[in-house]
Amino acid sequence: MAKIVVALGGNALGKSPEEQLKLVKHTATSLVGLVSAGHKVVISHGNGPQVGAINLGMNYAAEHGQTAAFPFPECGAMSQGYIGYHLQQSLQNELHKQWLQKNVVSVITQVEVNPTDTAFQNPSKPVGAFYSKEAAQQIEHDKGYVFKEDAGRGYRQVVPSPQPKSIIELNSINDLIEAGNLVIAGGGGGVPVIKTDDGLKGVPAVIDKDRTSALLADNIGADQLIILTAVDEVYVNYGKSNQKAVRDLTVAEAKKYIDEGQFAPGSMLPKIEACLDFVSANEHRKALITSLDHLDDALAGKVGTVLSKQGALVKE
Ligand SMILES: Nc1ncnc2c1ncn2[C@@H]1O[C@H](COP(=O)(O)OP(=O)(O)O)[C@@H](O)[C@H]1O
Ligand SMILES: NC(=O)OP(=O)(O)O
Repeated sequence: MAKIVVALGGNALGKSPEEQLKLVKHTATSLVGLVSAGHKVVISHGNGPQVGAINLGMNYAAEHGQTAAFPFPECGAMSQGYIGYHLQQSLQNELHKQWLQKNVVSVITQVEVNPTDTAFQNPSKPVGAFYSKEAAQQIEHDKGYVFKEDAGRGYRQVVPSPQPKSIIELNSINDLIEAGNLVIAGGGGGVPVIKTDDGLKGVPAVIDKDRTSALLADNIGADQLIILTAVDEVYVNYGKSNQKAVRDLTVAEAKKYIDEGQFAPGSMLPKIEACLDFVSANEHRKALITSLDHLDDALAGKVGTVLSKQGALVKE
């Protein structure tokens, strides 16, 4: 039986609470399927659209004198609560349906980053809604936010995305896993914190959840890292008339495609890099990228992209 970290993409979780709950309910069925097959499953998730929406709402209320300003780390923590709530509820309902006895728990997770990380000078993580070029330029002018084009889908605000260094709640997460709980951790890449003389302090940034998920998977000794997003497979020539799905990627092939610029920064590139980090450290490790909708098909080998040092996903 395997220990598996499953990371759910923030952009793949829909645009509203209703959409998110529907998508999470569907994925919960596959996740509980993994649990009932005897695997130890740990779930992480993104928060790009959600933390952006929370931040926009809080800023709007603050600008209109309705609330105090809520900084980005606080918004990140709120997004962990919001998404963790939907995941917990959906997993609990599904476990109940399948007559399985297991506690589900979300851990508010802080992740240490380096205060001198160059990412703070170069915002790159897309958050919140998608805008037209003109609308993005207007907001840049009015509010001073930075916008970038996001994988052919429109323009989005970008914020610094430092590398995750360590997971502050790692011991608690490990204890909860070993006690048999179904754990949700590292949500939104974790709330980014730095170590200061006065202790931990939140910083305004959004850590890439794929990188944090790979770190979490490494730290807890996972065998597999599964990244669920909006596409069934990774493509070469993505978005072009000659795009082609890649079903199996070795470390060497993935590095070659990175050099060719096949994976968009801020979207597919961090996923591939996170998978590479994870599988490069140990030849028995496998990583899988597929869509939230098709996890079962991917585990049956029908869809999905598997990354490993050499072979295909081991189903044990
Ligand atoms: N080479 C590629 N193959 C597949 N998808 C790609 C590629 N390059 C960019 N993408 C885009 O990356 C998206 C996944 O990244 P993103 O939306 O940031 O993920 P998340 O689901 O974690 O929020 C896909 O939905 C697709 O639009
Ligand atoms: N924090 C993060 O990486 O979120 P997304 O998965 O939404 O990009």
